[in-house]
Amino acid sequence: MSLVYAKNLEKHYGTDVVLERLNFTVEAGEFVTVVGASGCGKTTFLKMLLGTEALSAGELALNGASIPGEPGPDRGVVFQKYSVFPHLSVLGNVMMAEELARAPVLGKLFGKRRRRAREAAVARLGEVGLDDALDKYPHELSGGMQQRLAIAQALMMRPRILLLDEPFGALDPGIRGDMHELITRLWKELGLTVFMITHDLEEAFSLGTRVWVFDKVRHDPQAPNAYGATITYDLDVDRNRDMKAAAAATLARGASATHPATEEV
Ligand SMILES: Nc1ncnc2c1ncn2[C@@H]1O[C@H](COP(=O)(O)OP(=O)(O)OP(=O)(O)O)[C@@H](O)[C@H]1O
Repeated sequence: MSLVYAKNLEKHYGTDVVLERLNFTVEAGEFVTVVGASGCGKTTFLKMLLGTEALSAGELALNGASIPGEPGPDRGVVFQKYSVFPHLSVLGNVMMAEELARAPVLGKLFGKRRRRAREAAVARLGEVGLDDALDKYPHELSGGMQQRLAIAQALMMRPRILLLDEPFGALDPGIRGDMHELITRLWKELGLTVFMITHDLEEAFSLGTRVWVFDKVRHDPQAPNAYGATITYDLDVDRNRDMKAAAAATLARGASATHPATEEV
C-alpha cells in the first residue's frame, strides 16, 4: 500500500479553484520536491498533507485511510519563517513539541516522562548539530541554527513524513549547502518520506528523488480563477539522474508555457 495517495484531489477557496485533478501515489522513503509559480498552491497542498487545510473534493489518503483533519505526530513540518517559541531555550523548544503532544492541556510533563522527553530532545538536537546550544534562546542563533532547531522540533515525535515549506529559502548559499547535507542525512538515517517546496530548481533536483511541477493546464481568460494548478511534470530524478541538468534548464526557460497539456477553456 502506498504511504500517500491522492485521487482527483481539489482545493477551492470560495469560487477560486487553487488546485485540481491531483492524482499521485507516494511510497515510503521518497523525497518529493515541489516547484511552481508563486501563488499556484504549493503551500496549500502541504497544508492539506499536514491536516490544517481541508480538501474540497477528491481523496487524500495516508496509509490507506483518509488523511486526518488535524496535524498528528506522524507528520512534522518546517516553514521558511522560523517557527520556534522565542521565549523558550533551544532545549525548551524541542521539549515543547513533545509536551504539547502528550500533555495538550497543561503543556507540561512531569517526573519520569519529563526526564524522558528531555533525553529525547537532547538526542534530537544532537542529530541536527545543536548539542552545544541547548541553553541558548532563538534570538541568539543564526538563521541556519534556527532552522536546525525547527527541524529538531519537527522530528521530536519521530514522524514518518516530513513536510518542508521552503525551509532554506532565507539562508545564505553556503549555509544552504550545510542544510542540504543535514536534510539528506536525516532523510536516509530516519527513513523519512519528505515533501519539500522550493523555488530553487537546483535544490529541487539535487535533493529530490522525484520533482513535481505545479502549474495550470486549463485557462479561462474570462475567469482566471476558475481552474487550478495540477502536477504538470512528475520527474523521477533517481532513475534519470542524467536528465537532471537538461530538465532543470527546460523548466527554467518556462516549459509550462509550452506544455503539451496546456488547454484554453
Ligand atoms: N486561507 C485562504 N483563503 C483564501 N485564499 C487563500 C488562502 N490560503 C491561500 N489562498 C490563496 O490560494 C492561492 C495559493 O496560495 P499558496 O500559498 O498555496 O501558494 P504558493 O504556491 O505556496 O505560493 P508561494 O510560492 O508564493 O509561497 C493563492 O492565490 C492564495 O491567495
